[in-house]
Amino acid sequence: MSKRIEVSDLNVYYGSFKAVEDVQLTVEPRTVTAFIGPSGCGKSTFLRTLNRMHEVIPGAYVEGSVKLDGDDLYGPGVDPVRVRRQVGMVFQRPNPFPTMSIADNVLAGVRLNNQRMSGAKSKELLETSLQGANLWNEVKDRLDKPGSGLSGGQQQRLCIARAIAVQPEVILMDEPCSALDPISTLAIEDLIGELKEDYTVVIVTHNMQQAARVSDQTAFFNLAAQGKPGRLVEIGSTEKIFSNPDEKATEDYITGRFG
Ligand SMILES: Nc1ncnc2c1ncn2[C@@H]1O[C@H](COP(=O)(O)OP(=O)(O)OP(=O)(O)O)[C@@H](O)[C@H]1O
Repeated sequence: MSKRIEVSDLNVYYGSFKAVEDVQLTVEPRTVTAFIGPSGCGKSTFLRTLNRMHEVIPGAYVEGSVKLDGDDLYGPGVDPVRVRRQVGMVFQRPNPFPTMSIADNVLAGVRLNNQRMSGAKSKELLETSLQGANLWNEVKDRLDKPGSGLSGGQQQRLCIARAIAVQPEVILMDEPCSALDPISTLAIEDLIGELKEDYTVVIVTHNMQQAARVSDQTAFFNLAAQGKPGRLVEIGSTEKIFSNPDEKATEDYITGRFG
């Protein structure tokens, strides 16, 4: 299920503004990669290019390639909707559909993809997705209640269950814990550790301890100067980036000297 991501010569634009420049990186299957860096350096912009989500913004486009096990997501004729099925995304603020039940929220993506399923199959997928998001025990007796009635941390796990239900190969997370309390944050961090057994996981985080706790590999992004595009400064094992980075800018950021 899990796939390798290979990014080559990637530039990202919003109209004439180049937001991110010249990124090359590889993410191995069944690993967690964290993107860190100061505000505005393009972490979220770059993350969204990994499932073509930036294309929902008028005028946004990329140059370069993003390959999933060798298949270019930007190749001719590739359907962005199919890409987003393979590469799921979890956002900063939990965003369950407020009027839908817990069960319907989990199955919403699958239904959008027009996959017809028997009642028994739906039930099975509902349970395995909620189990996979460590939420089943907390909600199994109220599956028909609205998703909006859950706590923030539970809502975020519901969104993870919704992402898992479409059986993606990669899960992207854009600051998934920034709206959560410390206990819910730990629950999501534990879950990320479990998700990497089945998926390739990429997470944007402002929390350096979180990057150190959850990721195998860390990528540090930065701006060369105000108004210039963001760049990938350095990528390596999380242990190395946090203990012995090659670049001074990485060390300065990690040690809290800027950003
Ligand atoms: N929809 C958009 N239209 C135009 N410019 C945008 C858009 N979204 C982001 N940008 C610009 O692209 C650059 C990178 O922004 P982005 O949000 O990717 O950075 P970030 O590193 O994720 O920041 P943060 O850590 O604050 O979330 C910034 O200069 C930002 O103003």
